[in-house]
Amino acid sequence: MTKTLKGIAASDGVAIAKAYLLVQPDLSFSKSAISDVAKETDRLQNAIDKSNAELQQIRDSAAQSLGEEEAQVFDAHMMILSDPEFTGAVKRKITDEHVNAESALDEVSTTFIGMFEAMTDNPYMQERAADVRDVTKRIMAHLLGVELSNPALIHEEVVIVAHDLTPSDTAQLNKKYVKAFVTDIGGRTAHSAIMARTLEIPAIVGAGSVTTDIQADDQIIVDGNNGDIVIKPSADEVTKYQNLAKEYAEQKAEWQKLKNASTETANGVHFELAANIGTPKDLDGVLANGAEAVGLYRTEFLYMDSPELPTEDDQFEAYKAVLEGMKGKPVVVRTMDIGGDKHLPYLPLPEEMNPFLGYRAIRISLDRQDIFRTQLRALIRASAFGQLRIMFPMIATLQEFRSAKAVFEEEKAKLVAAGTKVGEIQLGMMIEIPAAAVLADQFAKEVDFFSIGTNDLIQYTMAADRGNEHVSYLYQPYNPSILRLIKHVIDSAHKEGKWAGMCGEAAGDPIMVPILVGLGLDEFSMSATSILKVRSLMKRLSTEDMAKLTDAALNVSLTNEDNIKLVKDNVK
Ligand SMILES: C=C(OP(=O)(O)O)C(=O)O
Ligand SMILES: [Mg+2]
Repeated sequence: MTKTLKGIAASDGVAIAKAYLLVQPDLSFSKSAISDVAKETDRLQNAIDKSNAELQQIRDSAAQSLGEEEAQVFDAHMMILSDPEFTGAVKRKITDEHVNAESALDEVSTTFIGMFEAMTDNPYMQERAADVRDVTKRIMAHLLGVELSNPALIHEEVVIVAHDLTPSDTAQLNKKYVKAFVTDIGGRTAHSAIMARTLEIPAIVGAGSVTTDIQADDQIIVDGNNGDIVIKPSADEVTKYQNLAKEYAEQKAEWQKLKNASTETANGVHFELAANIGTPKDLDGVLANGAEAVGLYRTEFLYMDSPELPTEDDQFEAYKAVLEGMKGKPVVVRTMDIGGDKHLPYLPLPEEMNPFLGYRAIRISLDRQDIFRTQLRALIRASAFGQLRIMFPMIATLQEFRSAKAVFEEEKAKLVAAGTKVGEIQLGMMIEIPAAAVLADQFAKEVDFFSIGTNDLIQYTMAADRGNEHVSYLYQPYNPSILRLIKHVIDSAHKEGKWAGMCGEAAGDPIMVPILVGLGLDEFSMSATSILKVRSLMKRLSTEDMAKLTDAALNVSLTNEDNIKLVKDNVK
């Protein structure tokens, strides 16, 4: 029987393929006494052998589809499996204490994890805790006879169905086979949704019950343009959506004609359209979509894709690749924004009640200056290869910006003294905390530029979690309160002769773009896949008309909905 679900449309496009359920199996067990020790150790060995064979396969497959670097994490897992200290300890526990393999494995791995995590003076060993956790999960699954999902092993066209996707899950997806994804929870600005737009695959998030309503291998249709998920479609529905997919492809081909065009409004005013990227690999999409700059390089993915802290040289190579790839066009690199929903397996962070209000981004960088200085040095060295702009995430106070800038100046001075070639670097900040937006006039005297991060600015201003579908009604980009903050930021920058950009998802939103044109935003940075659509929209706008519309949006409208209607009525 066909069933249709509705979710939040998170990335455009239409896909039809069979479902791949990416769900965590139940790995619970009970402790029991055993009498046949030989049989139990055999059972353990069998699970270890199976895990080993599976890891070898995953490793080969990951190396082929994702690259050697991504595959290395699985080498670390295999090393643990062949480490007699670890597996020997589990066997000894079974033999000495006559307990079942599951509980012996659990107790030994808990001890090892605790031991590694306690090695605070040796980050390399600390990082091994995450590996032990992963390997234990795999052996446990084989002991219990349940299957772990292994997205790196997918070799046919699928739609991923998950409760939620973490940024690192998303990083493992191979676009060649993964045609779309749908999740139970999440909002349009969750990082998995942003990643889907970068990968140019349709996605629907916050659909409520996909993991229960969809079975593995069910055929499903994902319409990322309007949020519809059709489970087990009829032949007629398949034809209908195939036609929609064709129409969408034709629309894209039309936009593609604007690839080398300048971004100009109907009355000839130019705006800069930039792209957001997560890795140097995303540059292909940036160039294919005719971006005029990179407006946000989220460097945390460099840290998340690596089994340990990336070295200065590794980082230098990545930054240089992006700067060279952009051939002298501006590249805004944001320093590491870890914390919130972005974790590093090798950098254990404290458990927090409110991680989005906690230890994250610049707060970590200023505290862990070893990590911060390494990143800044890599960036400063790379500045010789293009037009680099550095910005700091989650700045709340002037003191934070000044401290970050001071660390930057120190590292730059050291490199210059050592004879390193350094290019001209602009230093800016994200405006994503209301306190900084309100004081933008003060900040504007000290920065070279602002980039407004609406994803966080909206969630903090409205006190509504950006990824929580239960409060998504409060996530209101066009609420006059948000628009007034944005106006103040842009006006403050201009008063001091600085430029203001936006790299939150609102910068590529067809309702927001006319308002931002009216407010005089200088740079719009968005998923590369939105660029040509926005270029086409801007051609139809006049800055004078949009300034009038924006005046009404700020001063007459009372609600988010008023402003949606205002734009829809005035922009055709
Ligand atoms: C661009 C932003 O940063 P991120 O989405 O990475 O938090 C933002 O908050 O708008
Ligand atoms: Mg942010």
